[in-house]
Amino acid sequence: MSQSLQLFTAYSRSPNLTVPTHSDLNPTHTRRFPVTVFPKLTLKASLSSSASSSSSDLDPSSSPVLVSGNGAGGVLSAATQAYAPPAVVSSDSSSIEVDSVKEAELKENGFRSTRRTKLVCTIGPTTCGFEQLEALAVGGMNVARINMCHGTRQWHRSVIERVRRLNEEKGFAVAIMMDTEGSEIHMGDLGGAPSAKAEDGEIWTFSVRTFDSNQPERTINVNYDGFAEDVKVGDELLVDGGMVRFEVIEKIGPDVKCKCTDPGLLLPRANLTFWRDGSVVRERNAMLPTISSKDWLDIDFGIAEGVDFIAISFVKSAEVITHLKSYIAARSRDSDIAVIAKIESIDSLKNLEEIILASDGAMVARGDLGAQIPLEQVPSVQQKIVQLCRQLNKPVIVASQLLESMIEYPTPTRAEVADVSEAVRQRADALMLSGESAMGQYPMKALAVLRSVSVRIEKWWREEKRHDPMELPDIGSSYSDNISEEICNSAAKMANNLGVDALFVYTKTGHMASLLSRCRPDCPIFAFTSTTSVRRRLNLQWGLIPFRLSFSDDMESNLNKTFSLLKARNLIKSGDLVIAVSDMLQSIQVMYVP
Ligand SMILES: Nc1ncnc2c1ncn2[C@@H]1O[C@H](COP(=O)(O)OP(=O)(O)O)[C@@H](O)[C@H]1O
Ligand SMILES: C=C(OP(=O)(O)O)C(=O)O
Ligand SMILES: [K+]
Ligand SMILES: [Mg+2]
Repeated sequence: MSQSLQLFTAYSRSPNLTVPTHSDLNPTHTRRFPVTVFPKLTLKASLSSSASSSSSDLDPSSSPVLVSGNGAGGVLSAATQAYAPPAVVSSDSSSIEVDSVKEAELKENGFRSTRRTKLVCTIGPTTCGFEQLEALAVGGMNVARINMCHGTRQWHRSVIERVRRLNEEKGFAVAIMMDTEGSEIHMGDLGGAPSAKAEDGEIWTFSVRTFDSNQPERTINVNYDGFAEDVKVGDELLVDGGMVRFEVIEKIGPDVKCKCTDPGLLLPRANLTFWRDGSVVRERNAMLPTISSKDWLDIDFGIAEGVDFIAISFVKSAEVITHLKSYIAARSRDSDIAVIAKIESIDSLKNLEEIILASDGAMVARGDLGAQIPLEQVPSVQQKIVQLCRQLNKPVIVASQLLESMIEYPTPTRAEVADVSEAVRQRADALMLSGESAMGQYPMKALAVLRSVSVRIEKWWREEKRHDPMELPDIGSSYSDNISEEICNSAAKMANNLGVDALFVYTKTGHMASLLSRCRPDCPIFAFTSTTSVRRRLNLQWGLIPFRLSFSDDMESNLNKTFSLLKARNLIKSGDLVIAVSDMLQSIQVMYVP
């Protein structure tokens, strides 16, 4: 500690002091799996490597952008080479816990090349097994998402159990996000059929009636009772945001006759919107509860299972989030389940700032959003949400169709790579896979693409110093909070100016870690926290490498202990330059590792 330099110490003074439609363009007609299969040209030689080594997976300087291999196995084995034997998982107070994949990445490439953008994978039939989950974790999954629209609670419970077991046995810190169904209007189950083809000019009946086993031909059940009343003859009915289109031609009691105007494949439980005079119709369906009675039961399930995040679909106002948060606080043991607001409706855009302020994070849910606003508005809305979340210090996930074509194909389109790059460039906290990992043919490859594109783009923008500094407003509600913010802003700026190797933050609740993450510094942030649940939650935030470590209020001894533990594991070495902050002692320390 002889080389440590105490720059300043700002003790909290008085805790009582407080400082302060749619246009005429319809959504572009994109086809989704498996409507029409166009042969895809691939430029393997220029874009993917034939045999990827572990270091090329992780080190952007030496790797081609994409990882190739034959199916999941190829990518898994490539990634596994970098993955050290399971970390010693122990609650011994003298030990330190770090994600074993992150540990391998740090050892392999040093601090600078670690990935900052976090990755969320939706778990579905193709990834629910223990081995597939492990492969995803090894491939960089930070958060596993389960979507309560699909599957039974028993199925979801088994996924949660497997992820927990994986964390315990193999030293991962994969967090679990439960996503509610919400009161969207969707089709029924197609009488058990995997899909149904609607041809141009065909007449189909959409009905609020339910059918037991014998569903009449070309008849679709709709889950929303007010459907027949709300639609009008002449309305346009969009399946999945425009994958298939119908025109309403006649209403007969509970049945609505529609003519197919854009043919395509209908998938079970596909989302439905209806449009009139160029905008989405919100009649009584706008009054549907954000959290349905089924959602409340799912939320109880999520609380009982101790999930880390609950994502709420079709949030319309801040009140629903506030209400849910107090419900969780009253019921969950440590009330530490974070609530993520999914921004995917017109109302959520109207009340954006207050919704984000009330939440613990947000998701740009582009799937439904793109069915409710014109598609050409989605990119600017995405950028706005990402920026606002960073200003308000809430983690933000960019979701849906990032690598949609990889549901069927082993390489992404160039346009998809560009879309992923843009989200990384905007420095969203996390990117999410949906169908690509839930039911696609190449879940591991899709994850590998997110990983390699993230690392490459992050490095490129860091080297080019192309990031515009963002004005970060004061967000604290007390003077002490403001001090913490100033410390983090200054520490991050110093870290960039001095080119330090890492920022260290000792944090009980994770707040100081998120304040540092908000600054998006050039170096990674080692976040030390004493609880496993805080550590898992920090896994959603940009640039944070969360460690579990018991620490005291004495920074000197914390630092000494951390240095020796990390040195023993070859994660840092003498001479590395580190800046440390903590939420116990409001100070910034700059020092070389002794
Ligand atoms: N638990 C599950 N069981 C079965 N299929 C699932 C499950 N989760 C996701 N899927 C499949 O993956 C697709 C994409 O997932 P997601 O985007 O989360 O749902 P949605 O398409 O309903 O918005 C779903 O349409 C569904 O086909
Ligand atoms: C992520 C989304 O929500 P879900 O997959 O639950 O429809 C979305 O609509 O983009
Ligand atoms: K959902
Ligand atoms: Mg949605």
